[in-house]
Amino acid sequence: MRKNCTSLQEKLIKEEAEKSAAVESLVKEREARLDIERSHTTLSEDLGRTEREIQSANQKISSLNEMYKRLQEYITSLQQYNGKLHTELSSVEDELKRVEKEKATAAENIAMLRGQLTLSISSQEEATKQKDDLASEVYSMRGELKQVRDDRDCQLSRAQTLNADLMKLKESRENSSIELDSLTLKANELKEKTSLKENQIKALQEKLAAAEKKLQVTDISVFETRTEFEGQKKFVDELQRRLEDTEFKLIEGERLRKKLHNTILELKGNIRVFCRVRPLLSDESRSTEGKIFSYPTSMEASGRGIDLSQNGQKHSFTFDKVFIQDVSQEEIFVEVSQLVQSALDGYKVCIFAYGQTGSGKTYTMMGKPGHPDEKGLIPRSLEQIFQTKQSQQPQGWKYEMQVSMLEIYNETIRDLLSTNRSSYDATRLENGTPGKQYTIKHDANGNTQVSDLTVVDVHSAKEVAFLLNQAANSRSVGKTQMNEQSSRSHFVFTLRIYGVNESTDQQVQGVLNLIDLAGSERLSKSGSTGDRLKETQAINKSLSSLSDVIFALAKKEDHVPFRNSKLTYLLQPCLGGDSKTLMFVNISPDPSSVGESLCSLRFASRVNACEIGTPRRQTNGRATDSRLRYC
Ligand SMILES: Nc1ncnc2c1ncn2[C@@H]1O[C@H](COP(=O)(O)OP(=O)(O)OP(=O)(O)O)[C@@H](O)[C@H]1O
Repeated sequence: MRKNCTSLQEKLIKEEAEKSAAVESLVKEREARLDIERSHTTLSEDLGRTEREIQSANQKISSLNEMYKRLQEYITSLQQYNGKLHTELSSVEDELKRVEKEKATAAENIAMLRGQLTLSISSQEEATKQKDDLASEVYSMRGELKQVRDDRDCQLSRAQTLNADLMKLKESRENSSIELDSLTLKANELKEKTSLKENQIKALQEKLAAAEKKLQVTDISVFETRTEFEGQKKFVDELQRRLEDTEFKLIEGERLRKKLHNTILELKGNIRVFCRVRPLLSDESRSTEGKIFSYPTSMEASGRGIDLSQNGQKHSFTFDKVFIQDVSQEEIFVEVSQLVQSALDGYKVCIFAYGQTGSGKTYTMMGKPGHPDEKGLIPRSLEQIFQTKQSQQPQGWKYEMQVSMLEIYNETIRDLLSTNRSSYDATRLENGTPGKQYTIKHDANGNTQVSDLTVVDVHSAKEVAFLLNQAANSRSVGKTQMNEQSSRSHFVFTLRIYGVNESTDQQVQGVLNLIDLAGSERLSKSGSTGDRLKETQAINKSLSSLSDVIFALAKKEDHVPFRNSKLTYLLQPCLGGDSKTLMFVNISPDPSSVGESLCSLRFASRVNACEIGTPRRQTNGRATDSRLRYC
């Protein structure tokens, strides 16, 4: 609006300027007319012309007057217009003021409206929130409504069930009322009984009071007895402790006695002899008169003596140990375990079983096949050796072990671990030509070598068990009248042990020889013919050579005929050297074998008396060829 007013004002100013310019020009024109009149006067000559000019000038003036009039009118109209404009301007200004006022009012109104708007926005938010709340309330109420409806349905069905129950209860109430009547009758009866019982209880309570009094008196006497008992118990405990002490000392004493006994024997250099009498077999005579053995019970001979009765004559023998029929394989091994152990300590150990055929040599050395509980001395020794090998590892001991197994059959050495033995030797024997020739040699240290014999490195008892099985299958075994499975050869198992202790730099070299000799037998009794006869003769010859050697040793003769048989030559270091030697003399309890038993016991007695020198521990360095050595 103000802008319009300003432009109007400018327009008016411009028009006024134009008017004043027109006025000025009119003034000038009048002056010019005056000039012309003056010149009219002065210029009379040119009057005619001038008159014309005047006429024209008059004409012009009249036109100018007209123009002036028009201008005057125009100016008047302009002035009117100007006044009108002034009026309009003032009215515009009034309008402007009014508008300003209105604007201020409007601004106030806007501020007010803004406040109202803010208020209404917040109230709108509030309303939205309320709406949301209401919506969620409605939602939950709907859920509740549904729940209520479900409950109602449930209640309805329950009401129906309850109604049904109610009906049943009504029925049972009727029944119960009948029962109640009968129960009331019973209750009355019980009341009567109760009063009776109450009377009884009273009587019992009186008795109880009397008993309690008695109990108090008894308590006092029990306390006294208990005190006395505790005193006695302490005394018994003390006695028990002393008894245990004494028993321990006794066991220790027994152990010491055994140790000293062993030491004495070792110092004496004797071959130790254990006698084992096997139980009667199922097919042997069990008659009482057949009992040919008895065992002395005197302190001196207990466990060491055996008496044999033949034709009313008693023959007494004493050995290092006598095992009667029911002694188990385990108990036997307990007695030899220390000896086996000493092979690991660097000793030469030799254990051999001697006895007539069927007396239990193979059972003692190998055990009963397929009966682990009855395994013999050889498998048990190997288990112990490998266990000890393991347990000595933490102390720095490392052992290498080698096994070889041979048999002496008909004075011929046969390698039981040779892989091609069966075909090779069998063919030769069938052809009547000798098999592979193995030669026995002893060196200055008493070590024995058998040339070309198979030696196997072993690392576990299992490996050895496998080899033993292999050897058992290769062994010469046959059926005789005396034994279903008779060993027809001498079996020699050798375990060579080389031990070194890295922390102490100690070295030991031990040998364990375990020998199952072929059984002695009388030709008349065995009834052998053909090959069996030849075998029996060879067996008896080598055993008789063994007997000759023992005789010579016992008599301390200068010449001992070790070379008379392969067996005695092989056993030379065990019988005449520095080894720890133990002989089992196996005896059959069968009365029909009494003659052979007597021979065996006599032979064993002589063996027991043989001195073979002090056992020597081999602790020197490893021999150049440590393989293939015996005793
Ligand atoms: N202590 C024992 N307990 C139970 N049975 C035994 C005992 N000793 C031996 N036998 C049994 O007696 C029989 C003969 O034993 P074994 O074969 O060991 O005798 P052997 O002396 O080796 O005979 P051979 O010299 O003929 O080979 C076997 O059936 C064996 O099982």
